[in-house]
Amino acid sequence: MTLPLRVRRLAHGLDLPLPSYQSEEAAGMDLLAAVEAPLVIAPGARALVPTGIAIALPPHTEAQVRPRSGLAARHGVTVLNTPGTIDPDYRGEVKVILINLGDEPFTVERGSRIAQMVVAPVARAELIEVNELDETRRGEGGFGSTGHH
Ligand SMILES: O=c1ccn([C@H]2C[C@H](O)[C@@H](COP(=O)(O)OP(=O)(O)OP(=O)(O)O)O2)c(=O)[nH]1
Ligand SMILES: [Mg+2]
Repeated sequence: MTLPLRVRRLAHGLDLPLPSYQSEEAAGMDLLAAVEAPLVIAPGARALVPTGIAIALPPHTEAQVRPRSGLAARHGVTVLNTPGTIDPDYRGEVKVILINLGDEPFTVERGSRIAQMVVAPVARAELIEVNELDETRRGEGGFGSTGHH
């Protein structure tokens, strides 16, 4: 499924390429850092990183901001609020909250690929309050309830 996604390059990102899928069937498009200058994230620190774009998602969709496994495995850098949620009615700049869980400072260069964005359909729920829920075989079992003898 391919959806049209309107994107606006913001003033501080006009010279950067748009995010793009890096392989034929990539699920996420890589987001670029629109930092004006290299940004150093100290071990244990976090940063709100601009991407230089704003988007208008179609109704009933969201965009999830997810970490890149390469940054996580090599540098311990991940997305703090993963998966970040971009609402379809949000028109502000897409930003990425990176956290450095590694033991070395991590430098975010302008135009570097810091995270990926996955567009997904979303169901909204209408709450119907009831006194009893229908019974199931699982019932209230959870948190490792299966697999015991
Ligand atoms: O990683 C993220 C997460 C969110 N947002 C933007 C888009 C989203 O639509 C908006 C609000 O996000 P969220 O609902 O997660 O944050 P909140 O703390 O609940 O803020 P708000 O009260 O504005 O909803 O912030 C980003 O740019 N990046
Ligand atoms: Mg919110």
